[in-house]
Amino acid sequence: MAELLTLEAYLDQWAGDDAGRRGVAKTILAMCEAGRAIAAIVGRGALEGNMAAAIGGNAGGDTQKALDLRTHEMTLEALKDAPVARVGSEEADDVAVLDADAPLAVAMDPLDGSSNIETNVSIGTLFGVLPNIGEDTFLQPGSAQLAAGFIVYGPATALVLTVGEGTQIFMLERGSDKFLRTHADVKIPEKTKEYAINASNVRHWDAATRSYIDDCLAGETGPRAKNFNMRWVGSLVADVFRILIRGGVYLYPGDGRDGYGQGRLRLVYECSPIAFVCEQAGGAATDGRTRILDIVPSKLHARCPLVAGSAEEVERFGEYHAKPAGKGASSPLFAKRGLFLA
Ligand SMILES: O=P(O)(O)OC[C@H]1O[C@](O)(COP(=O)(O)O)[C@@H](O)[C@@H]1O
Ligand SMILES: [Mg+2]
Ligand SMILES: [Mg+2]
Repeated sequence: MAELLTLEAYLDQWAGDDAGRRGVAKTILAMCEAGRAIAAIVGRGALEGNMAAAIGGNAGGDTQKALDLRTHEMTLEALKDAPVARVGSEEADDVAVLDADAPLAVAMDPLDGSSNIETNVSIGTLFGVLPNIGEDTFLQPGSAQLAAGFIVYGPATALVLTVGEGTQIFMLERGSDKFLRTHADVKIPEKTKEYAINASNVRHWDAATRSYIDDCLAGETGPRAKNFNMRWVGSLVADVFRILIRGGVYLYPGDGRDGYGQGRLRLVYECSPIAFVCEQAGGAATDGRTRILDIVPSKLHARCPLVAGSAEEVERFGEYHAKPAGKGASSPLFAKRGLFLA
């Protein structure tokens, strides 16, 4: 195999002599330094003790597990060596101020997929790098992100990264502990026959979501005229990694459960980094009505519905919302006949 580009070399080429870019590069490298250490811990599984032990609750009302807090502390510590003023984390109610005059800020979900910790299923770390504009830093829309990405701790530890010039994938090489680029300028296939949604929530979905999924389920004799497959890992990072490689669409819509009107995911440190990565890979991301990167967060921990992945499918989901009574692209025949609506 030809020699693969290291993460350091990729960032060096991108940043050149530009001081602003060098700061962003340093921040990404700090996140990856933490990622390497987290990968080592995750790779030991239960040998590390009970990483899934419940130890409290976070601002979003989720149970906080031991690994949630440990990864929060590890990433925060690593970022102290970067030009980062503020860190907004899923695992801290308030923004952490490191050096108020530094030019950058990091929004992060230090441990994504917490419900999978003890099950030996892929989990990860998400981050977005923003300009530091003071107290309103995390109220900037995702389009203000200078870089974003995520690390997946799976069979391989993988880094997905965008600095606004395409989306790159690096794998952590065991032994050398280097991130090496394996996928340059990855492109999400525009069309797909695969979707990812937690279908146990079907009774809580709105008409548009039901209608969209019904039409997928109807298969080749339905309005979509093709048979769909379904995959749901339950870790956003792992589901989106699959989508980057072979296409598909990830959906976490708002639903009727208490506290789920805006879905489950957080806009600033989950939806926005995913949206930046997907768009840079030729895909798209919406809340059903608005492009994710255009949404102005109301607060650091605001939730937001997310539909992301193959561009054509994301657009189609939006059409179901735009049409009256959520009938979307279904013919009247199929809209009435959905499997879930029996
Ligand atoms: O358990 P559910 O409702 O299917 O939700 C799963 C989703 O929630 C998340 O775990 C939320 O992220 P956290 O684990 O960081 O809270 C996503 O990774 C995942 O896609
Ligand atoms: Mg998460
Ligand atoms: Mg998390």
